[in-house]
Amino acid sequence: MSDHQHDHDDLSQEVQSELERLAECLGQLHDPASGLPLDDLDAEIEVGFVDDTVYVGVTLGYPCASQEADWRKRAEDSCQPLLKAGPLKGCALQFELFSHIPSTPAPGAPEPLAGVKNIVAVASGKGGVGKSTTAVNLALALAAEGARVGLLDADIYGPSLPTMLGTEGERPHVKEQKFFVPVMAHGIETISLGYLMTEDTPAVWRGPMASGALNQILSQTLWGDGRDGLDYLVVDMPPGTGDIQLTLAQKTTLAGAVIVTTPQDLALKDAIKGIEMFRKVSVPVLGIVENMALHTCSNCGHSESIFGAGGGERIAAEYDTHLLGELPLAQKIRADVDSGQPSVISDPNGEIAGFYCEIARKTAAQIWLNSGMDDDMPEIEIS
Ligand SMILES: Nc1ncnc2c1ncn2[C@@H]1O[C@H](COP(=O)(O)OP(=O)(O)OP(=O)(O)O)[C@@H](O)[C@H]1O
Repeated sequence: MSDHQHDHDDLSQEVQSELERLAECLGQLHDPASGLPLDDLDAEIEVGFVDDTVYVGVTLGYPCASQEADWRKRAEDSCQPLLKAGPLKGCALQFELFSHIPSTPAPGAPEPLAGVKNIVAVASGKGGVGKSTTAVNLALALAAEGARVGLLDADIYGPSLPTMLGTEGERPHVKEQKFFVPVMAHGIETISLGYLMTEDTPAVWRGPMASGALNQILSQTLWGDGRDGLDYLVVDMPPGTGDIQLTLAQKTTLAGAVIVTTPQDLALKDAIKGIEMFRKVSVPVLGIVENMALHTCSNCGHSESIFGAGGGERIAAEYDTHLLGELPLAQKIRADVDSGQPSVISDPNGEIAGFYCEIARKTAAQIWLNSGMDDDMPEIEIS
């Protein structure tokens, strides 16, 4: 072996071990959506080196398109000392963020819906707390972060999605005389009983009979048709914790539930009932969204907790779940859904859209964490 070749081998080994140190630094980066370092997550860190450029790819298990610049900055900061001295001195860094969204494993559970990786229920213990508004914006925020998303309006008492999405009067196409093809709205696939009801639909249809229609919709909708399926199907549940809700939670293989509440005492007590209902049927509670938490005066900008503060956080801690986010009581949130242009669409870079996107990332990160729990299980081979 010539001296020159020997030097070269030494250098590449040095580079190799420096790249390993760099990967270790990256592993300590904090993932804001789960609150954990990458090392504690099922994240993938890839490091490559070509022509004095270090290539770094980080793959997370939830959609996070809006966060790429933030991750790049933090990755650069953490790698900087290794690019300033030593064998990688002067090298450039190229960073890319990817997401690979896993399906919820459901051992022993009924068959998940065809074409759907994860089903997320948005529920509330009582009516009128903003469950539908949250479900619509959450679905759109997941899509804005890069996921393929569907939204099912299961609120049989008052399907409000067509109004909130601006799809009133639309009818889903029927394929092969059997399957409903979802109605597209702002880039997501949607199905609502509202699409099947007319002004003449009798009131009785909206109660027990609607629940039969819902079962049919659940089993006969072609989600993700013609593409690669859906990453998430968000289900706007009927309000309350009665039999219909329980059956729905048991019938569908849920990745988890998001509980929407307001800070009023009564709503919080109802939120606890919601948490307990899902736990009873072994559905993970992904967290709580506290809606109408703060009121910001449109004149002076002063913020006040008119319904009391900190309730969502208290319940989250007490019931060992997460506070996914708090939303202000804002006239804009109401006006946007009333006009069929939810805030995530009407003002995608605004503060309110930012709140919903953060809630979406945290919700999806919890689903990812839960799916990783299966890693500890022994692999069972059935032959
Ligand atoms: N953060 C908010 N700020 C202001 N208005 C809101 C907010 N969230 C929801 N609203 C408004 O409150 C009303 C009730 O909201 P929504 O229909 O989403 O509640 P819900 O819990 O789904 O009700 P239901 O039980 O009737 O299905 C709507 O008019 C909506 O626009």
